[in-house]
Amino acid sequence: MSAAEGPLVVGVDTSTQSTKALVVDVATGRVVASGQAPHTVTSGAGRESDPRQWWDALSEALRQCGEAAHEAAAVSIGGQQHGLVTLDAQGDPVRPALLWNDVRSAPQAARLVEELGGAKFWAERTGSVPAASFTVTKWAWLAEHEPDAVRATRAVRLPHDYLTERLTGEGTTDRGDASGTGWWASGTEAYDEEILARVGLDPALLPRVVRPGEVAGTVRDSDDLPFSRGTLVACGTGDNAAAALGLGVRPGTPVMSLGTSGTVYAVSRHRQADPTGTVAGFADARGDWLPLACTLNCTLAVDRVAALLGLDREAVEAGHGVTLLPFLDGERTPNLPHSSGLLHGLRHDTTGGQLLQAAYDGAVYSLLAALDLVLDEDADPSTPLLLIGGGARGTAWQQTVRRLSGRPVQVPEARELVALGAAAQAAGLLTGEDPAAVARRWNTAAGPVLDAVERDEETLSRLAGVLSDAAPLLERATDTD
Ligand SMILES: Nc1ncnc2c1ncn2[C@@H]1O[C@H](COP(=O)(O)OP(=O)(O)O)[C@@H](O)[C@H]1O
Ligand SMILES: O=C(CO)[C@@H](O)[C@H](O)COP(=O)(O)O
Repeated sequence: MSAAEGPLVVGVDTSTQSTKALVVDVATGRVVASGQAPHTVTSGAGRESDPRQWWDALSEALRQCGEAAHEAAAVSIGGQQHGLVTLDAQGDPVRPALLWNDVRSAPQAARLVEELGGAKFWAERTGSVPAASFTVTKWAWLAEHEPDAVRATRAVRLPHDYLTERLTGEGTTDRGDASGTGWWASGTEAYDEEILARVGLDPALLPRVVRPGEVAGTVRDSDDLPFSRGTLVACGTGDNAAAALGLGVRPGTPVMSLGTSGTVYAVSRHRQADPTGTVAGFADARGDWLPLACTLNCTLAVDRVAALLGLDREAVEAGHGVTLLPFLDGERTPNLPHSSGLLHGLRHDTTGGQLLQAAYDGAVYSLLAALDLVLDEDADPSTPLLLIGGGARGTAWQQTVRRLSGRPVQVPEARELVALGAAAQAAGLLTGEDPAAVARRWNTAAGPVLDAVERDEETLSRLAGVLSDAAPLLERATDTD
């Protein structure tokens, strides 16, 4: 491998299932080294992870990067959104983090929306109507179920803030990730004291919101990390905002990410406020906005269906009539936190491959239903949809998105767009460039474009019909809950 042309930066993605680190050459965007280490997520009633494991995974991923990480001049961390990290006076976790896909706080979400002004109030104040994923609902859940943990908490952080703070010693966050808490007012771009008071959270426990382009700090202690003391640390951001940076997208280009979560989003110059709650009006990491819809059931749910059928994930077969709503973890879009998976239209001649295809269709349907809602009205429908995340590597995912969207689909060759976005953010600190411009210079979105095919309206309307007809069942919890 040839020597780097420019300084090196490290970009990190601390996502639900693993931490990935890339060492990137600022001059060319070439990935000089990479590393990855897994996380453990609980599988019982909730979804929790120990933040200390994220730190260990970061250390391991950086160790795999070798000497190159040690040479980095700047680092930035992107991470799974919304997770509630509670720290004690020593900076240690009071309890495991409550993750974005933990739906136990659904009753608190419904209560907060109802008691504090209704859906329109929340959408206008924070950009989003909080569902169980949002941090504010998790804090309310903790206050109700574990008041001792709340009393012991001296700092509240998001996943990416936790790791950034362990590097710098300073409690910081950014507007992108702050916008997913439910206690950040999108109109004033400040913490919302009324909402915080409502849930009994002292604003002094929250991190400082660092401005785009501002340095969050420097690496304080590199004893157990391959960074030099004084390495610049960028503010980082939520994983979807980081991927938007990593692709260098401009308004009008839709992105779909297929990972643990399914997301669909676009950059917009306009602040969003959708009172239906389908679109979350997040901020991006630059100063624009990132309207986004998110599902809880994506690659893991489809892989689970394939495993139950004893099939490879690519062993799909075309076929009509069978519908599978793969809501194995409850669902957020549509907002059905107590739902479970639902199968309809099974016949003697239905094959396993058709069932598997139905799971893909069901997973992609809600994301595509939100596609036009996240795009500005003047967006050109012939602009390719950028498909990213682990699932984007799969042919069955690519073909399902193509068939159900009717749009051209572009699959970037770069694999880790979140970590690349974080790297672009770190590079921007060094060069003074806009991180999205850095990513465009690195040509990160380059990849094959799959031509548009005719949209499969029959499947889309069948899915819409089953979803609507099954509403009472999907709103109900099962006996095992
Ligand atoms: N070649 C592939 N085809 C289809 N799915 C894949 C492939 N490789 C990885 N995946 C899926 O990608 C998922 C991980 O995606 P990733 O975006 O890394 O998740 P996250 O960021 O949520 O941790 C896994 O659940 C796996 O099912
Ligand atoms: O909750 C959301 C977005 O609102 C999720 O997209 C999380 O940010 C988790 O992301 P992955 O780990 O699936 O990438």
